[in-house]
Amino acid sequence: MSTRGLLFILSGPSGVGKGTVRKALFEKEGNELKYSVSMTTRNRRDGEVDGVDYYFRSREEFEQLIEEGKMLEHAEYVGNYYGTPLDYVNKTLDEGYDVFLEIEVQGAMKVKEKVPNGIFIFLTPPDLGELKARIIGRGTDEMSVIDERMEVAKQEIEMMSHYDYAVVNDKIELAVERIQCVIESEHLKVSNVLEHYQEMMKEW
Ligand SMILES: Nc1nc2c(ncn2[C@@H]2O[C@H](COP(=O)(O)OP(=O)(O)O)[C@@H](O)[C@H]2O)c(=O)[nH]1
Ligand SMILES: Nc1ncnc2c1ncn2[C@@H]1O[C@H](COP(=O)(O)OP(=O)(O)O)[C@@H](O)[C@H]1O
Repeated sequence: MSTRGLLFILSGPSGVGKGTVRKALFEKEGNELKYSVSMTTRNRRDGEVDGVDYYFRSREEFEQLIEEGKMLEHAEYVGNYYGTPLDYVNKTLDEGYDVFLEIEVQGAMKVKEKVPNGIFIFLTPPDLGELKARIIGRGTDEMSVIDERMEVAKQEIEMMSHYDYAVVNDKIELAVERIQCVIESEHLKVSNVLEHYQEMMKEW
């Protein structure tokens, strides 16, 4: 049996907790999801590891990969490129594993054009004041960048209507549980279950 895996896309405004929730999800036991490590041109932060947190590349290298069609999507965000390497996603889905992307909203909308049957999950803050507090609390941005991120965040929240699920990130553990529910229910959908049986019936 090797039915193609499902593609899950977690997105939402910067600072809402996408990275935090994704890491908590992947720390859970018995998780068969595969995380697609993104590529970026931004500077590596202390404690980040190349190939684990991101593939850190120069602008030239990144642009070369875009030109060669090696990115599923990419976006320019606060002056840096971020993108999803295509080969890993295709290979892993073909092997029958679910793949999980954690990307910002512009990139998610590009994935939606290319992979309409992807499952799009929008992570929302409990409210905008809490979103700003989280960005400030993270302590990685200058005040001018924080204002820019808040402006982008308001536009991004309006994009929620293009998503399949909205998950509020009030408490990390609750957000993780909600995402796990989404994953489980997607696997119970008749369209996904039927595909599995159709594969099996070919072999009988
Ligand atoms: N389009 C796109 N966005 C990404 C990708 N990887 C990460 N991002 C998003 O880029 C934004 C900036 O990421 P980063 O610099 O790590 O900052 P942080 O997530 O706000 O700490 C976040 O919203 C990430 O979710 C990717 O492969 N493609
Ligand atoms: N549920 C939560 N409650 C309180 N703080 C949170 C929660 N989720 C994330 N945070 C904090 O908010 C900040 C932004 O989280 P991060 O994962 O970097 O966001 P994103 O990846 O969406 O930009 C971090 O300091 C993180 O510890």
